[in-house]
Amino acid sequence: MTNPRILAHFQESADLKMKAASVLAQPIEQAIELMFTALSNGNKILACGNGGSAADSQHFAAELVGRFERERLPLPAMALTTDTSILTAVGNDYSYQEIFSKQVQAFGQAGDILLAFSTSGNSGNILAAIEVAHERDMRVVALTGKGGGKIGKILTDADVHICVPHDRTARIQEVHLVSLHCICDGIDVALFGDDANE
Ligand SMILES: O=C(CO)[C@@H](O)[C@H](O)[C@H](O)[C@H](O)COP(=O)(O)O
Ligand SMILES: [Zn+2]
Repeated sequence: MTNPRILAHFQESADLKMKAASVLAQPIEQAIELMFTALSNGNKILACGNGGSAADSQHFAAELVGRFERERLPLPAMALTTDTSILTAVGNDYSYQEIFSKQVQAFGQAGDILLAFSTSGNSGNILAAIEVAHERDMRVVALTGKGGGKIGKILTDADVHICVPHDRTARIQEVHLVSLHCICDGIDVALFGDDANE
């Protein structure tokens, strides 16, 4: 007999993914177009998030600098969640709220993309990073949930908002991950076409 709690996790995750597929297909396509255009123009992607979303930021950067499923040259993506000296110095000397926005200020250029993760849509350091990205004429692709929170209110029409229709952090993250893989696949299709071989 399958453990009912384990079964419930898989069932809820599967059900949400199929519901989210129809709701999120369009913003995911918009994110692919935005990122492919930016990369084609020589711009880069900066990614940030907290906790599990920090891992997602690093996961995405690794698949662009390395590869997703097809061989290609490295693409410029960077997670702002990895340099412990920057994170601890800025967190200690200024505030945890500024650990990503200071890096966006330092590294972000006009035309770059900020990939911002927050399942609640309310994490202060993500909101601060988005505000600095806008000041630097960057575009934002935000992955949220729980209705989008405060992030949903500060995004512009030039940004993309992938908001998972659920209130449970773990389930939202699981849909963020499949959305990231859709984006990686979409960028490779834009580069090589639909039937490129490895
Ligand atoms: O991965 C999980 C929960 O599944 C946690 O580590 C989660 O990422 C953390 O609680 C984050 O601090 C939540 O922040 P946010 O997604 O609301 O911006
Ligand atoms: Zn998690």
